[in-house]
Formats: sequence, structure tokens, C-alpha cells
Amino acid sequence: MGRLIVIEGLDGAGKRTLADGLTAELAARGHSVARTAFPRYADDIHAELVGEALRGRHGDLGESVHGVAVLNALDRRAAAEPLRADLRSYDIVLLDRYVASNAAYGAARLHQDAHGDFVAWVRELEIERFALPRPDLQILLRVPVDVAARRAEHRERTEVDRGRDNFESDSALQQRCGEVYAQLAAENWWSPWVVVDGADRVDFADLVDEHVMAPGR
Ligand SMILES: Nc1ncnc2c1ncn2[C@@H]1O[C@H](COP(=O)(O)OP(=O)(O)OP(=O)(O)O)[C@@H](O)[C@H]1O
Ligand SMILES: Cc1cn([C@H]2C[C@H](O)[C@@H](COP(=O)(O)O)O2)c(=O)[nH]c1=O
Repeated sequence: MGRLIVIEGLDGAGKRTLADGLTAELAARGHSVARTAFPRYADDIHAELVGEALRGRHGDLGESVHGVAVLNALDRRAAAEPLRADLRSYDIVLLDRYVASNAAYGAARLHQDAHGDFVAWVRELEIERFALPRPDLQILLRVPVDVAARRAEHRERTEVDRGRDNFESDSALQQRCGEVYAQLAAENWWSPWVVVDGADRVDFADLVDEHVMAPGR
């Protein structure tokens, strides 16, 4: 069985860049890697609807914390079998966002912390009811909110179709979200976590040695 590794963090933190770096490092060592990024906007109707709702479409859907979270959860439920198949075929299955994104963003939107009703509801829905594959490791890529915002702005200027959505434009939300993520990581919510400082360059080789492929992880 392959190892399920999840990257979590704020919008613009550099998750995709980290995923690219880890993939290159793992491939150079001869490991096969399958990647998925949630929401799967291009591959799943629930994710497509989430992307539209967070840009103001579908009436008040985007304002509904539970509505958005259910759509994201259904995207992952539809991905569960393909993920299990990838875990049978690849050494590493690397995810850019997973269940903890729903927990952190929803709790932050509701001004709750990691011990509130919302995080418990996400656990009940996605972990217990949908029985999604459990990560071997969740990596929190921690960066200050202003750094993440600058990176998201840079990406908006330099990449086509990467305009910021309603969550990405809300710095107070990002701040609260960072706090919930820190609690989830400190408690090893659902799986072991490691917190990586993403403010500077990440040492991919070190991260692979110490955590991603570390024995006992
Ligand atoms: N360590 C870094 N130092 C400087 N710039 C970075 C770093 N990591 C990423 N960036 C830049 O920041 C921008 C956002 O990075 P990236 O797309 O990897 O973030 P993300 O967390 O995947 O974003 P989102 O969650 O919003 O999709 C990109 O323009 C990227 O080149
Ligand atoms: C997977 C997932 C994501 N979110 C939030 C996080 C972001 O602000 C947006 C969209 O994600 P992207 O990485 O910018 O494309 O949605 C969420 O609340 N719940 C989730 O499960």
C-alpha cells in the first residue's frame, strides 16, 4: 500500500509549489507519485459548483458554511475509490488539501475553534460516515497571512484563470483559519501532522527524509 500524504495551509501558502518540489524529490529517488488537488474543479460536479458559489453564483449557496462543506465532502466521497486505487498502485499519493480544509475553513467562517461543533460535524460526515482514506501524514505549510496574501496576489497577476475567490480575499478569515489549522496540527487531528515553515524555501530532501518516508510514520 502507498502512503497518503496531505498538504494543508492557507490560500496562497505555496501548497502546489511544495507538492511540485516533493514530487520531484520523490521521483528522483525512484518513488512513484500520484497527485490530486481538492476541490477537483475540472473533474467533479460538486467541486465545480463550489468554485462557482465562491465567486458569487447560485444565490446564497456560497454564504452557507454547511452547504459549501457538503459539496466539498461529496467531491471527496466521489474521489474515495480512485484514491484507494492510487494507494494500491503508487508509492505515494500526494493530496493538495483534504478533509482538514473543510474543518479549518468552516470553523473559521463560524468563528469556532478546533473543539467546536463544526470540526466535530466534519469528522462525523467525512471520516465516520463517508469513511474516507486516512492520511499517513498531514503537512501544515505555515506562512504568515500577509505572505500568503502576497503570494496569492502574485499568482493572480501571473497565471490565467487564478483570480481570487471570496475566501482568498478575506484576510480576517485567513487569520482565523490559520489558528484552527495550528490547533488541528498540534492535536494530530485524524493522523500525525508536521508543521513546515513555508515563509522561506522549503528543504524538500529534508522533509522527505524526516517525515514523508520516515520509518514508523
Ligand atoms: N517558498 C516560496 N517563496 C516565494 N514564492 C512562493 C513560494 N511558494 C510559492 N510561491 C509563489 O506563491 C504563489 C502561490 O503558490 P501556490 O500556487 O503554490 O500556492 P497554493 O497554496 O497552492 O495556493 P491555493 O491554495 O490558493 O491554490 C505562486 O505564484 C508561487 O510561485
Ligand atoms: C478542499 C476544500 C477547500 N476549502 C476552501 C479553501 C479555499 O479557500 C477554497 C478553494 O480552495 P483552493 O485551494 O483555493 O482552490 O475552498 C474548503 O472550505 N473546504 C474544502 O474541503
